[in-house]
Amino acid sequence: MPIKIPDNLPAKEILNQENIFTMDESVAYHQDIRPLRIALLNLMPTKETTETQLLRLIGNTPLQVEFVLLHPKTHTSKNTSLEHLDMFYKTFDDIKDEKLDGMIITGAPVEQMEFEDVNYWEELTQILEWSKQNVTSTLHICWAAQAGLYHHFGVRKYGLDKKMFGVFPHTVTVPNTKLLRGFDEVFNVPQSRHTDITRADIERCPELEILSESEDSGVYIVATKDGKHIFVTGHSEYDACSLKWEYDRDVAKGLPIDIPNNYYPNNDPSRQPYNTWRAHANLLFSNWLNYYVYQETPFELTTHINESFASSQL
Ligand SMILES: CC(=O)SCCNC(=O)CCNC(=O)[C@H](O)C(C)(C)COP(=O)(O)OP(=O)(O)OC[C@H]1O[C@@H](n2cnc3c(N)ncnc32)[C@H](O)[C@@H]1OP(=O)(O)O
Ligand SMILES: N[C@@H](CCO)C(=O)O
Repeated sequence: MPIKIPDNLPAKEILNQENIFTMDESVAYHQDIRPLRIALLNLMPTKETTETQLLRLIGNTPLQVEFVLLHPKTHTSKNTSLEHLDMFYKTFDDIKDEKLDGMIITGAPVEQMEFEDVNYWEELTQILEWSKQNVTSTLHICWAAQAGLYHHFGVRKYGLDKKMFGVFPHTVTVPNTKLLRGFDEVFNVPQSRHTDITRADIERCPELEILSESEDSGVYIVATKDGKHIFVTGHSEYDACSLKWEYDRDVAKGLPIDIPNNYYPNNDPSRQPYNTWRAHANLLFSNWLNYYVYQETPFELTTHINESFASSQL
C-alpha cells in the first residue's frame, strides 16, 4: 500500500529514490476507492486446488477483491465436474464486453504439446488479444507464461532433457523493481516443467524485461516495460506438498523422475517437505495487486485502459 505522508517530509525523496511508493496528502484526499475486479482463467485440471492456492495469495491484501472464475468453453474438462464449473465459473463470452482490473492465467499440463495443438488455443489467443485493451495487468503463470510470450512476442519454448523439478534459489535482476519490492537478495521458488524459455530470445524483444532469474533454473519473471503483462515461469503459488504429490504420481506411473531438488529434508522423500517460498509468494502477489493493478487501474473501469495506463517505471 502507498504510504500517505506530509507533502514536504524529507524522507519522501529518499523513499522515492528507492522506488518506495509514497502518496502526498493532497493526492490521498482525492483518491477514489472501489473493489478490484480480478479474473482467474483456470486452465489446470486440478481446478479446486488451484483456486484455493491463488485465493490464499490474492486474499492477503487489505484491498477488496471481486474474484471472477473463468474456464475455457472450448475444452471439456475431464477432472473437474460440470456441476462445479456451472456453479462457480463463467466463460470468456460472459465477460468479453466488460473490463477487468487484473487477470491471472494459470499453468496447464500441456507444455509438451505444440501451442496450436492445445484444444482451447484459439479461444486462449482471443482472450490474450482482448486482455491488451480490457485488462489493466495480466499475470501469466508457468505454461500460460510461455503461451503469452509466444502469442504476444513470438518467444519460443524449448524441451528440456530433464524436467526442471524442485525448489531453486532465484535473484532479482533489476534493482528496485516494484514487483519484487521487499524480496530478499536470494529467494526460493518451486519449478516444475519440461520446457524452458531463454534469456537470448527475450532480449531480442525491446518491450520485455527480465526481472528475476536463477543460475540453476533460468528465467523466472519477465514483464513488459509498462507492467501490463507479467510472465512467471515458476509456481510460487504451490503448497508445501504440491511437488511431493507430482513426484509420487510420476514414480507410481514409472516415469523417469528425479527427487525434487532442494525440497525434502536431507533429500529424503520419506520426510515431510518444508515450504521455503511462501513469504515471497505473498509478496509477489501483493506487489502485483498494489503496484500493477490498484495503482494503475482507472476508477471508472469503462475508461479505455490504455489511455489511463500511466507510463509506470517498473
Ligand atoms: C508446466 C505447467 O504449467 S505445470 C501445471 C500443470 N500441472 C498439473 O496440472 C499438475 C496436476 N495435474 C496432474 O497431475 C494430471 O494432469 C492429472 C492427474 C490431473 C490428470 O492426468 P492424466 O489422467 O494423465 O491426464 P488427462 O487425460 O486427465 O488430462 C490431463 C489434462 O491435460 C490437459 N489436456 C490434455 N490434452 C489436452 C489437449 N489436447 N488440449 C488441451 N488440454 C489438454 C487437460 O487440462 C486435462 O485435464 P482436464 O480435462 O481436467 O482439464
Ligand atoms: N507441474 C507439472 C508439469 C507438467 O506440465 C506436473 O508435474 O504436473
